[in-house]
Amino acid sequence: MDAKTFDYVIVGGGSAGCILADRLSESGRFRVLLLEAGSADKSMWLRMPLGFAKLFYHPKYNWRYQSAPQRELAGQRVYTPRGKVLGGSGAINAMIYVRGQREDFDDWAAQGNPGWGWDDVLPWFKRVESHHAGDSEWHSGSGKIHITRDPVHPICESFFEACNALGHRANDDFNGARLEGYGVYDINTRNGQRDSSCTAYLHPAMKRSNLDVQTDALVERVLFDRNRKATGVDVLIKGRRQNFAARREVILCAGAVETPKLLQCSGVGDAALLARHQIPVVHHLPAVGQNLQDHLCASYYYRANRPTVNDEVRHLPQQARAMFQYLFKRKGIFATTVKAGGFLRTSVEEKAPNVQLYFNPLSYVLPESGGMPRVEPYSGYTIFFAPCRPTSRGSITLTSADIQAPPHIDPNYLSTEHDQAEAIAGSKLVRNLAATASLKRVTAEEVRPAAAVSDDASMLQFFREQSGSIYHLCGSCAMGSDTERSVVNSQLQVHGMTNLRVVDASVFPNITSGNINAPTMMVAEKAAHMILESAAA
Ligand SMILES: Cc1cc2nc3c(=O)[nH]c(=O)nc-3n(C[C@H](O)[C@H](O)[C@H](O)COP(=O)(O)OP(=O)(O)OC[C@H]3O[C@@H](n4cnc5c(N)ncnc54)[C@H](O)[C@@H]3O)c2cc1C
Repeated sequence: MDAKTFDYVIVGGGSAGCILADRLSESGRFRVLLLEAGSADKSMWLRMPLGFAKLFYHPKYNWRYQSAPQRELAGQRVYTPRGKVLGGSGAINAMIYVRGQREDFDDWAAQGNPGWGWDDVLPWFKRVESHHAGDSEWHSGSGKIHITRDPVHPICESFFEACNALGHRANDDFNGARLEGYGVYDINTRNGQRDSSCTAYLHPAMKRSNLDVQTDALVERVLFDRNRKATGVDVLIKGRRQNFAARREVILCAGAVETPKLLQCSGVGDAALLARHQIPVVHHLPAVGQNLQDHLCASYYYRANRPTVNDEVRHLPQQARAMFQYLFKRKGIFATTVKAGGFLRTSVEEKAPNVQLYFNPLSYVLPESGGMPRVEPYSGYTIFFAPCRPTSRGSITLTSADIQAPPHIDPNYLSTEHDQAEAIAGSKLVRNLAATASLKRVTAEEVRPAAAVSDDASMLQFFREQSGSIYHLCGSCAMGSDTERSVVNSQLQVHGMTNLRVVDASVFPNITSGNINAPTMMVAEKAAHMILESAAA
């Protein structure tokens, strides 16, 4: 095999790509190339948990996309951060680790995807994690990514009491027997540092001589032979075009925004769309870029009558002290992320929890123009909520045959009556929590939206104007058996093509009920197994 030929070429070194690079190179039998458009993960902000705030608009590590104007969100564009670095979005995310609920995956299986029901995927979730509780029916203590749970700020207890007062149940493990309830989130950190698929899988694997990792390598297109077999890729490495051949497979792990765009730029997508951009059609596959989904979320801001984390970080000397504490003990506010929350039903008619809550003992604003978050100048906390299973569906489409042009991202947020009703129901739930004796006891006032929101209409209007993405884009190359409505089969092979798979969040047929990094990594573990099985056949 020459220096430019590999068994597997993996495009995108994000949450999924790093796992594949490790697993496919593990046996030493295969030569593996990982191509990542972003750079190496050298900054300390990528390791420090609170560094995610610094990375939110970081020009070097973040693609910093904007959605198309959203009709149902008062015409606003929605900021859409995506990781552009080894580790991908998993290197810049907020580290909340949630698998989702049984029904999410059983619905995947029901959509023509045998092998993806909850009982099928549980072993692959376990394979990802080294869980703080060790081995059990639900967990593994010997996987690669450390899953931890830290103590919460005392004011979180008032939130728990509020949930209890409304009749909700406590849940001491969202990743255990059930998702429903209130409690403390698991996070993927190790010794006070981010533990991602990059740090836990890729870094140790990079010592292997059969794994090549190229950063600053933007894949422009997948190359095919006449029989629609993927044979390699064209890549711009530091601006110079090169190509690499794949003897076995090209595996796309560029994420829910870039994978569909790359397929389209390579001639796989809706024929009419490709024709508009003078791209020769390799295969008409209309579902490429369709079925895009995301979680929208809105925040309620409160002034507390006692100290919150705001008081620990508002002033420079406090920040310096906190940094010192982090650097020497890996503890304190810089080792933190949102920790308390829950998955609740907004009414007894709901069959499953339909709203995810986050309780943050810190209130801050992310300036729209970029830069660091601005901590509010009072003792504050926020409650924010996101409907779990929105039914709005959007799309990703290329805007040019040039891979460097940003795609048209149209999540089509809040476009169904179901989603609008849940925006109102979620707001009512937050208000009901705030009205309990336990939260009232620690609260001076609601700062925002306060009197501006009083009934269903103003709740919906508030959500239209103030909600934003919680960055869980997925579904844009969905798995399924119907070639009109899906892009990959249950083996994650692109319909109608040979030697080409998609392995990232774009294959989700439907969004899961919580944060989606854990399910994305589960998909990668399961896919690696499938790929190695087909290599052995
Ligand atoms: C700010 C933020 C906060 C989040 N918080 C959480 C959270 O707390 N918990 C949670 O569960 N989820 C969270 N998420 C979501 C989660 O991190 C992502 O859904 C997940 O990482 C997606 O993984 P992926 O492998 O599909 O794509 P990514 O991890 O995004 O990886 C795609 C990679 O491909 C590279 N790439 C793209 N195009 C090309 C190309 N043409 N050539 C070469 N390389 C390319 C990209 O640079 C990137 O590194 C968050 C996301 C963001 C952005």
